[in-house]
Amino acid sequence: MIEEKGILFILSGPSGVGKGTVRKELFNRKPDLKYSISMTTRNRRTGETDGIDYFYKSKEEFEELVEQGQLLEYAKYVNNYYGTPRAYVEETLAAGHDVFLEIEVQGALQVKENFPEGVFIFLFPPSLVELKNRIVNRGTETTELVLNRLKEARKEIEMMDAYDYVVVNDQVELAVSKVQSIIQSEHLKRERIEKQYKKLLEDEME
Ligand SMILES: Nc1ncnc2c1ncn2[C@@H]1O[C@H](COP(=O)(O)OP(=O)(O)OP(=O)(O)O)[C@@H](O)[C@H]1O
Ligand SMILES: Nc1nc2c(ncn2[C@@H]2O[C@H](COP(=O)(O)O)[C@@H](O)[C@H]2O)c(=O)[nH]1
Repeated sequence: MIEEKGILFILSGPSGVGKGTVRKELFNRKPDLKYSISMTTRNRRTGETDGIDYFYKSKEEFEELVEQGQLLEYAKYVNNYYGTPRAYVEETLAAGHDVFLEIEVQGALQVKENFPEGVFIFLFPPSLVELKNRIVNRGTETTELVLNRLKEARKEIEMMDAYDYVVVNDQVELAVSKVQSIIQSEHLKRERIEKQYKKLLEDEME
């Protein structure tokens, strides 16, 4: 019998493309999804809360978590560490819930190695000019950091082929509906496989 595990969904894409915006609207529509709150060494932005937006750690604390194997993946992104707590993801999936990660590309590729059965979605900007406008208008980064993030963005976009799905975030509502359809169709796909597997076992028993 196949275990009734949840599905791991990974949303990534360049900084400023709208991952957080899409994820928040998706969770309004699908509150049954579980969001994995990441660890980071970056400074807290105005309006962010420890334990809701991130678990904020010092560099030393983060490196200890890495050493103890407590992170499912981690990456150094523009001079800060970001990582996914392993226990939360594994326990929540085992309890039968879908888990949603919102992470950058180096981390997503690590998850792919350990969890190839995960569903990898790349959020793509309508254009690089629009991407720049979104990061700049968000007003959270200095000019230097905006440029560093845009430099990363170009490398990240080159890795897009490693993903199962690409969704353009032109209008938020539309992008969210597309992600929602992906979630639904992945469930249907897995239910179908499970049915076929059960039938195979029954046929063998006869
Ligand atoms: N479809 C959209 N059209 C216009 N603006 C958008 C759209 N999606 C998001 N934005 C805006 O773009 C900015 C960046 O969005 P958001 O913070 O969600 O991006 P992100 O990918 O999560 O960024 P980061 O990776 O840096 O955390 C925000 O100001 C948000 O309101
Ligand atoms: N590899 C990981 N990347 C993560 C994680 N949590 C967030 N992120 C990504 O980092 C960048 C920068 O985030 P910001 O909050 O400073 O704008 C962005 O692409 C996030 O999606 C994680 O656990 N692992």
